[in-house]
Amino acid sequence: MTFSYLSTRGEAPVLGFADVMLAGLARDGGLYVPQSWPALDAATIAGFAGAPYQDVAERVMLPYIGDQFLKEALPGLLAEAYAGFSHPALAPLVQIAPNTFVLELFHGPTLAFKDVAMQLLAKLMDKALAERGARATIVAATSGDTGGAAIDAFKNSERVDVFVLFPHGRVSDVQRRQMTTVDAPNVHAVAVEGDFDDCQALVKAMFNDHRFRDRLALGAVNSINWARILAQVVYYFTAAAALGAPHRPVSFTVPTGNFGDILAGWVAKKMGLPVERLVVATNSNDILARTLETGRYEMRGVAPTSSPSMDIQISSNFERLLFEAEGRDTESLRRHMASLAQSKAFTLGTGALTHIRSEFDAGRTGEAQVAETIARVRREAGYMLDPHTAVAVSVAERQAGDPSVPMVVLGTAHPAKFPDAVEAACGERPALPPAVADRLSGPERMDVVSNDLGAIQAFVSARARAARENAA
Ligand SMILES: Cc1ncc(COP(=O)(O)O)c(C=O)c1O
Ligand SMILES: N[C@@H](CCOP(=O)(O)O)C(=O)O
Repeated sequence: MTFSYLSTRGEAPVLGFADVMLAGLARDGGLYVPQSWPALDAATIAGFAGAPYQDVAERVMLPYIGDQFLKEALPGLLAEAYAGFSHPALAPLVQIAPNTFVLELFHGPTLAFKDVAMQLLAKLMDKALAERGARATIVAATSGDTGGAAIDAFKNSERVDVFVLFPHGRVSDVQRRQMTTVDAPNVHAVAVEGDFDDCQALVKAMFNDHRFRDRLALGAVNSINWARILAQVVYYFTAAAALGAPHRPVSFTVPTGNFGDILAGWVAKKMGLPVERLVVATNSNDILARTLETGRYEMRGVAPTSSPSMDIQISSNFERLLFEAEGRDTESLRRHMASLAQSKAFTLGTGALTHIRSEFDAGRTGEAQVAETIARVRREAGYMLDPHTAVAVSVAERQAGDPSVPMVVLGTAHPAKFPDAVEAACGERPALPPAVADRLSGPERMDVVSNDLGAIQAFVSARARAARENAA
């Protein structure tokens, strides 16, 4: 192991990449972060323009991977992971207004940006488990997109059982069917009587029950897993290089919920990418926008919106940013997290807030603005936005910045995942690509479980035991 990772809470073992990937959440409840931020020089970044996506991914990811067997396997795993994407560029840029671009991240099998990291993570995890002769039980929380992406990516894995917890009745029909129509014995869609934050809290509680965690060899595929973030750093480089980086700075606006995708942009900047501005775009569930305004991270309840995947309060990855903004002070981080658990809020120190404000801007968009943006962009640019991307386009339009700097909005989902909201906004119903529609036509299979840790643990234990007995 030549490159190591430490927990934001400072009380878990320091690990290498493969162990961090298999651990998911650190044993002290924190998130793993790299020991340092490897830099790429200007010539390397310039060379990314027009290069195959897989080559850029290899160059960006390798410095973070100390395990020799994974270093050697990476090029082959990248080729396998991205073979099924429907666009040759994988993550193409489309111009929708002067100097404004959508980075389309939805050309994978489940039509959301999650596929980009998840397809690769499945290959990396299977490789690391095979190397150890081990199996894992993945528990994941989803507000709609991570679940389908995880189920698709792991459905053929012989070493992994996947349990996806989603908020019952709060995901779109397409999102639900992507989780419930996959006929594979190792994947389990679990509808929880609660919201996404409940699902995420249940996942973290399962990890923090060390006996349960060890007995089932729990693994994570949410963005608490560092490997997810790392794989998402790559497309910031491909997009910026295509627009002239490193000789020209580029800004990004990111539809944000769990803070994973935008954190990946911040990592790219730490690695030397000339990122002018990173803009956090939220829907009316605006805890992050409020935090940047007031310095207080305060939970207030979640309202369902037309961008359900962003209906989130506890943005897991904000902890990684806070760790850096507070000078890697693990004690202070633990105090903030204890305050969040006890009183649903914490207040940032002045230094940390100033630091975060110097790196990020933020804005929120209401439902009417989302619909107006979808309709107007369709009319004026002939381009159909999904509601999540529309949140970000609307926020980007209101940013005052240097107009000569290109603004890239991350296009995180295909509009056909949210046909009702898109049709209501612009009068046209987006169609699913036929291959995707075919996959969703089978019978649905899911279990409804109450929002109760004991009930969920009993369910996961029983199903995982049965799967292991079958596999033996
Ligand atoms: C379509 C879509 N857009 C945006 C987001 C927000 O991304 P993040 O949670 O990484 O902030 C999500 C969920 O993660 C999503 O599914
Ligand atoms: N919006 C996400 C929520 C989970 O985010 P993750 O990036 O931490 O997996 C979803 O669609 O499930």
